[in-house]
Amino acid sequence: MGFLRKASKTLKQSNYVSLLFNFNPLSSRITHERFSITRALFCTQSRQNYTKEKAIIDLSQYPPELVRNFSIIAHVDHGKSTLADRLLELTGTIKKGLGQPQYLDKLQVERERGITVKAQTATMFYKNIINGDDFKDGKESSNYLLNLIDTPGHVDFSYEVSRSLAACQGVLLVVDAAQGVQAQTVANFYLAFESNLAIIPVINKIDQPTADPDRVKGQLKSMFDLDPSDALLTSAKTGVGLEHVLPAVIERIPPPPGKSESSLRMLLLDSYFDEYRGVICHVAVVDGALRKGDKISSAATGKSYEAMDIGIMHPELTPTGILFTGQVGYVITGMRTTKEARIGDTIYHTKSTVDVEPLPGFKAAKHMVFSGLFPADGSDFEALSHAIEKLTCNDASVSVTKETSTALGLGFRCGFLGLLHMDVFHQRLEQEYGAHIISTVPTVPYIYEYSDGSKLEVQNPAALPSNPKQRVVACWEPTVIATIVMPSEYVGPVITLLSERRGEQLEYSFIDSQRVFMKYRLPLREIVIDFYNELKSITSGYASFDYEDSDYQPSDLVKLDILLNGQAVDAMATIVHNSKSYRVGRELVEKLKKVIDRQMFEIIIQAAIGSKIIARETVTAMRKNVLAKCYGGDITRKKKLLEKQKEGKKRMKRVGSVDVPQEAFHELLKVS
Ligand SMILES: Nc1nc2c(ncn2[C@@H]2O[C@H](COP(=O)(O)OP(=O)(O)OP(=O)(O)O)[C@@H](O)[C@H]2O)c(=O)[nH]1
Repeated sequence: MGFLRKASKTLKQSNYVSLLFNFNPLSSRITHERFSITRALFCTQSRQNYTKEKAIIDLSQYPPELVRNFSIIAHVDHGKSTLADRLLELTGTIKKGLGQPQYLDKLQVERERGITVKAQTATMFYKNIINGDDFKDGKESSNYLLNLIDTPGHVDFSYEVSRSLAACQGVLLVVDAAQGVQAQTVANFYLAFESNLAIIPVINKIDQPTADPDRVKGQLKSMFDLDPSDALLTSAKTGVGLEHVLPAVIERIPPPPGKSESSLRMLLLDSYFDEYRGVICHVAVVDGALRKGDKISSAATGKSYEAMDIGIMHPELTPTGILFTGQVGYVITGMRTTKEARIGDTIYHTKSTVDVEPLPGFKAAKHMVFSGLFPADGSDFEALSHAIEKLTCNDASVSVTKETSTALGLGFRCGFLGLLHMDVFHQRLEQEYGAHIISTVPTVPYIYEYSDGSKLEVQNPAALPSNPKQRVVACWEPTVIATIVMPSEYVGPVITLLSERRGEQLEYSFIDSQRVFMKYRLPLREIVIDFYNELKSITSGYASFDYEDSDYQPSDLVKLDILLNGQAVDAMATIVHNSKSYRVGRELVEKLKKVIDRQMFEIIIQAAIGSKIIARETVTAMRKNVLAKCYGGDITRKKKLLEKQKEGKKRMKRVGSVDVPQEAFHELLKVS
């Protein structure tokens, strides 16, 4: 949660006004320079021609040695965004209290779930006052430009984290003083460690009654070999210890290493679409400088653009007209869609006289789950198509292809980074675009090899013939390496759960006397459906879990069809491991029996593998219609009942002759 989440939403508003009225020179160690910036802004504002005004912040005062780029990483809810807000307040970038969640105009989905979904950048100006004095030992304290990147904590969005780290030289590794090291602390530590970043441990929430900073220091030492004396103790809530954070950033994180005199090389970190300004690219200038009006080219697409507007996120879009080596900011180039802005791309000057070597870039985002999305009402297809197009403009990590289902009509097959990502996407479609959707059981991408030697990635079970055994010679399923951290008393039930889910233990160790750390290889399919809830429930919520994708492994897979009155429903087909097919088939038909209402005729629900029926349930026929309840001739009552029936019908999908309620598709999500 925090101010940074709001930034991308409010791009269309000028930040000048908010800067003006939120500025309080007494509230923090704000630099003289920023004060003059604000004064200049005031003059600009009063002349009411700020749109024509030249860039005001002079970034040339910040050579790389006065720049620090850092990220805040942590397990979910350990307080990253709250800490980010406090640092923005401390530097006068936002007014105290502005970062309070209730004030913010954030995405509804983030507010409701209390999670960060998108990494956000903010530039702060900070005067590193030496021991409270502007001068010490004849040395004047310096003004620094600090770029802070707040990252999401949930595993689905770890791609955002690794991308953010590419623009940083260091991180604040935030750990909750009561909860200690958790699964995502481990995952995020290794992301930073493998990228050779400086790591500053921050033990946060020390105000909590159950806080035990010494125990957490011990964990940091035993797990990561971090020196306990390096840990900063903070409470982002009460403000205790925050004064040590930015001085530590300046002292312990190295400046960006780029070469000012070299040709421009700029890393494209992220992009999003703004209705008024088009595509806004977040960039890190690695070498050289970028000026407004420069002609620039993309190494990935070869296309050229003009840098029409350049600036920093301070904390919203603030034009500066230039970005120098080591600085992080935004550029608007007139790109029409975010598809042109390839994340990880290298941007250079079109007329560069030397051959610019592209930067390493990033691994492409990997889609872990796929699911079909259909309009609840078939006539809403165009509206859904429009909503998906708009939403994917700001979430390029979703893949979309058209799909046709016999049962559900025209729709889309979408690929997501994980189940939470999928849920967030659905929720945003419904909340921001009013779309009513039916989604099919999420599936993972399997690989099938056919007798003719061809290999195919199968993202949709319906795409497989009902009896694939005839042609399939082998299949593989994706696996993940899962990290689980939990109190030692839960080890037994967790190991049982993991072996039921076909897991293979790779590592088992103690973090301290009470907490255990385990690594398992698991088939991705086994964690996609209801794994996390079950893990939480058997550990009373004390286990934390993270995973990274790993290799494919050979697997014995079968396609499980669901038949209603003898007709296979393509949108209900699923791929399961052979060893579980009978149990899953039985559970599916039982669930469907509970949610499919009795109709005027008998409904037979069957699960089948090829032509073999493995489970069956019957919904008996109903003898009366709704009006039969209506004795006498009360016309208003009759109308009411018919209306009610009509409403109910809207939430139904007709599959053959059977009306299937939307819940039926949701229920299928819960069978693993
Ligand atoms: N007691 C206490 N609560 C805190 C402190 N810092 C943050 N919190 C609370 O912890 C909860 C999670 O804080 P966030 O800042 O949203 O955590 P986060 O790590 O950004 O969460 P994600 O973005 O979902 O990963 C919120 O309710 C905060 O108010 C602290 O120092 N003390």
